[in-house]
Amino acid sequence: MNSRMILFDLDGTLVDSRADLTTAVNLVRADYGLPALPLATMTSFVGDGVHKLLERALQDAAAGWSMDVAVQRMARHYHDHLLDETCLYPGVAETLPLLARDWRLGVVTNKPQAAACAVCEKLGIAAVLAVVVGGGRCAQLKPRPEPLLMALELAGAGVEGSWMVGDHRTDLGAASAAGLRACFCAYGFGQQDDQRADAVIQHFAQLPMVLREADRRD
Ligand SMILES: O=C(O)COP(=O)(O)O
Repeated sequence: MNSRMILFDLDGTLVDSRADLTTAVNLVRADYGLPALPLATMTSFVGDGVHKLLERALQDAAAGWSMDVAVQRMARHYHDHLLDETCLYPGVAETLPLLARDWRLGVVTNKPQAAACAVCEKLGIAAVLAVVVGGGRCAQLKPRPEPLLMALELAGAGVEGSWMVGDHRTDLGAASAAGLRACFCAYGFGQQDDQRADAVIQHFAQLPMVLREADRRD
């Protein structure tokens, strides 16, 4: 068994989901009688899971709103608009099967599990993934290391030589906490902040070469 693994973040790394997340959260805002927010504002709220997303996006809601109700509303609206505009980033469809020849592949996302699995399935990448760990499958979210360690364990892979590939400080922070190497995707919509990365890619198709170069350096 190949014990090395590449764990991918989903939003901003494999898929551009900004528009549909914005649509769904704006429908939640409409449920509370609030006006729509622009895509750039909404995008800046994404990355720390659905609770944080709603907390940030409903700051101007009347006091007393229930997080549980808002999460249910979000799940329904996002389900209805999951793939209106969401698509794989350029190079993802072609490059994942190439990487799957030498690596176990998995997704570790702060997106809720059901939505993450549906996106992977419907965009045709589920078959190359050994595991998907989304919000709720593991009790902790990135930047905690637990979801990454859970994915490795479920896939029978080890920390040694494995990578986390993502566009957000939470991905890099989780990689560092779990002891994985980290590749930052500069084309995504997250922020690196002060988190260090072992490699940076501007386009997904650069990943195989970047990983080979890192192997040669080791
Ligand atoms: O839904 C989120 O909060 C972010 O999801 P991600 O971890 O795939 O970027």
